[in-house]
Amino acid sequence: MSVTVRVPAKVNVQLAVGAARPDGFHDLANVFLAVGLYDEVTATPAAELRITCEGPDAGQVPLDRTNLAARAAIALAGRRGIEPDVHLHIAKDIPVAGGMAGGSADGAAALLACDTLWGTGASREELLEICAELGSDVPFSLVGGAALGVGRGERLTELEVGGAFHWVFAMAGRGLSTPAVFREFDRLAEGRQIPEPVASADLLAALAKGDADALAATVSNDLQPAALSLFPELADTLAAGREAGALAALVSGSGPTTAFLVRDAGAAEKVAGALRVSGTCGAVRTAAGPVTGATVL
Ligand SMILES: C[C@](O)(CO)[C@H](O)COP(=O)(O)OP(=O)(O)OC[C@H]1O[C@@H](n2ccc(N)nc2=O)[C@H](O)[C@@H]1O
Ligand SMILES: Nc1ncnc2c1ncn2[C@@H]1O[C@H](COP(=O)(O)OP(=O)(O)OP(=O)(O)O)[C@@H](O)[C@H]1O
Repeated sequence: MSVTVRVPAKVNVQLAVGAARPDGFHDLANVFLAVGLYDEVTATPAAELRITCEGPDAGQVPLDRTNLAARAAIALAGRRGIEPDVHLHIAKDIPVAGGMAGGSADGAAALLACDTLWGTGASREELLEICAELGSDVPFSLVGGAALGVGRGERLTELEVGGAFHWVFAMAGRGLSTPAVFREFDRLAEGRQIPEPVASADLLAALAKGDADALAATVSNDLQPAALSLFPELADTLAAGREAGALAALVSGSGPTTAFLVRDAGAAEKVAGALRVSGTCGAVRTAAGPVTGATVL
């Protein structure tokens, strides 16, 4: 018997970042939108914990116990006093180290798959608690849809969304490390007073209305200057998408994937085509959101 869980990527439509906390993390006002690019994690009983991965970026995914899917299985098994004897196979379509919560998605998916396979009957609250231990983005990968994350981004309030938003995502030739981008944010912030991060009321209203123009006018990412500082070529990708008619262009989370908000599926194909021939990026994908979070198939 096997259990397969499908789990989406995310884009941050607002990422407001506060000053570094004593524990090294940053308080955030993090508005997440789950978009239709998916990984699938299949859990099958096995003699011992084993991770395998397939997909275009599979070579960059660790197959040891540092993999977030493995850590999720170990965390759940540890709470029940059982051995995490499971084979977790990851069919990976979310870019690795792209700022789209790929590893976080696999952690949430593996947790749900193991809970189902082992019949551990964890409550939603317990699953969310384990997710928060695994990483700041992991709870949102479980929940999906749209949500405001505060604290490290792990304390979620689900948000109403009035319609589908269409996106184009441009992958970069290399990854960016999330801690390195936060460190660069701190370096650029030296000597400046960093305001408390707050969600934009106009942005939440745009989401609730399903109004792409209003959302385009309000999207923001405080990590973008840091990502551009570490990866200056991303400015060319952003410019190429804007020139092709994107309503808004921004770095997704800690980058280096760039995200382009467009009016509809037709505009997505047009902007994607222009980005593909621009020579400023790697693979280009289109996806819409919100979509549901981790789901047992
Ligand atoms: C950039 C985002 O993807 C936006 O959604 C997240 O804030 C990052 O979430 P994540 O990858 O799940 O991050 P975690 O695994 O929790 O933390 C990785 C590292 O990112 C930095 N980090 C992360 C979240 C946060 N609120 N403040 C931070 O400073 C810390 O250096 C931390 O050691
Ligand atoms: N299941 C996994 N899939 C991909 N990377 C993983 C996984 N588990 C651990 N990692 C490690 O995490 C690093 C970050 O990869 P990931 O794809 O999660 O980045 P990301 O999408 O930028 O994350 P986020 O948006 O949550 O900051 C990788 O370089 C890899 O070493």
